[in-house]
Amino acid sequence: MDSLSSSSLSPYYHLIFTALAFIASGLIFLLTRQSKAKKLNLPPGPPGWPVVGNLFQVARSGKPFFEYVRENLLPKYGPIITLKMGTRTMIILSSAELVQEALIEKGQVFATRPRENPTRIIFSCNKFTVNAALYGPVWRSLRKNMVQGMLSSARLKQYGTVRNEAMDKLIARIKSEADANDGTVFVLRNARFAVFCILLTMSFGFELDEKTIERVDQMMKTVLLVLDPRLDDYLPLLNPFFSKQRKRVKEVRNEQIQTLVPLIEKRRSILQNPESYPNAMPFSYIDSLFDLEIEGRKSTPTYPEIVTLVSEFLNGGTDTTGTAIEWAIARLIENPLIQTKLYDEIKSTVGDKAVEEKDAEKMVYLNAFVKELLRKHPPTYFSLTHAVTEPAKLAGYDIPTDTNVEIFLPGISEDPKIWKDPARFDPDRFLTGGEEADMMGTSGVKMMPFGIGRRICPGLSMATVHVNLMIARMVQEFEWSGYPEGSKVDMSEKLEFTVVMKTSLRAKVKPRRV
Ligand code: HEM
Repeated sequence: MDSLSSSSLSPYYHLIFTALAFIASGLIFLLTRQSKAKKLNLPPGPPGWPVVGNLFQVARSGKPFFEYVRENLLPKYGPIITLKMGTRTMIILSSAELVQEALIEKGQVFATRPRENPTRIIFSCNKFTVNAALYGPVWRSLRKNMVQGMLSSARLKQYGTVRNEAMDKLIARIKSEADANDGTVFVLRNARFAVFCILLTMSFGFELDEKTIERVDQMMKTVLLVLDPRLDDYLPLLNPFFSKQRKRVKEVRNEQIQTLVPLIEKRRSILQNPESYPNAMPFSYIDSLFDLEIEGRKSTPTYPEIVTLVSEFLNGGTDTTGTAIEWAIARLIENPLIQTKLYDEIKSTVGDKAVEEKDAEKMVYLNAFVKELLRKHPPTYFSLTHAVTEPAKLAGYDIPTDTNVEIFLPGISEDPKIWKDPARFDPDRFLTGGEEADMMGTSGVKMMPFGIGRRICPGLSMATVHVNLMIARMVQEFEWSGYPEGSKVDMSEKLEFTVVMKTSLRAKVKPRRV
């Protein structure tokens, strides 16, 4: 999810701020007070700033953006607020009613994306990705291609063996890491690696060796780092101070192209000469890109465009899924009773054979656990940034075009008006507790870890399969407990690309079958 709002304003900026903040904030103050925003009926912001809060206040708080919003803004100003982030205006929504009005009732108007910063323009090939494309025919074609080419249930089914093999490898990796480390393992990196392997095979249609996987993974992490928002994205007048960073962006983009093009070429040669590589899959995401249709016409994307589209596929599902698994194991360690219930369900459903996806689908407790997991720990706290296609109204307020519309997901999934005891982690709320939630938002908005409406995550079904299957296999094979033994799990959060655990979860595992 490469959203502007899903990255933190890292403490690194503090140094620059001490030198530039006063000039910048003075300028912003003058600009925002006189801006046309004043004439508009915009939602409220912090006191002293009649219409808006600003970038300076967020940075000065020293908090990650999501924490500032949750702790400083929402309790004071309610579910719709405006921030002036330098030259950008940001409107944050955090209630089910507002999101229902924006993404469902006025879905078409709120379905586009905002202007991108120059770094994102480079990496998205000028908005040539599903997530960044403006609402319109190009977006429709790219999205249709991703769904039909790779994410439809028929396509997904054909990758079942790849998923099962990845699960076997995950279990073997955990075993060997535990053997070498006194029974302990780091959860996030193992889960991330497993899902990344699946997505790589789906992207290229052949299995990559471990060294190449590590290299691609490293490169993708570097890309995410340079995509982190910079001060000059909000205050372009500071541009001259960031020439080194701009040079770095170009270097990383080249590195990304050089790493992925050989894999794209290998797939092309497999397609031309299938018998040379009998183990290759009959189709892959790349194949659909060689044969892309835009607005009903055949188009031949360039290599940089293919690199961009395949990177989107890899990025979309890796950290999001890995993060969900890390929080899942943390919750199981914290609640041994839940872990026992889950294990009992697995045992009674499959006996001694390894859990498969069709088994996981039938497990009601597992499904309730995953739903509760995504309610309490949506991997990204903000949905991707939306924008309006034309000036619009929301709850009576004006929403101008070229404004970033952000949706703060925990505002909804932890709303006490919607949920009983929302802070409590309790899968039974969906079983005996009589609560219900529909993640697609069809029967009302109560939680939306995948977004809702026209821009809902196209990877939802696959991601749910990955999360369910991985948790089921990890619990079937191991009993999970805290490390050091008897210690409480530190549930504090940290914003990386997703909201991960502040102290990366290291857990003790005991194989259940020897
Ligand atoms: C647990 C895993 C995942 C979570 C929590 C998640 C969450 C999200 C969210 C919140 C959005 C933004 C929706 C909006 O703009 O309103 C999104 C969009 C998107 N996701 Fe996911 N996602 C996950 C997995 C995946 C996977 C596996 C893929 C593909 C391989 C994927 C591809 C995308 C794409 C392409 C978009 C942009 C859709 C558009 O703009 O039309 N995601 N996802």
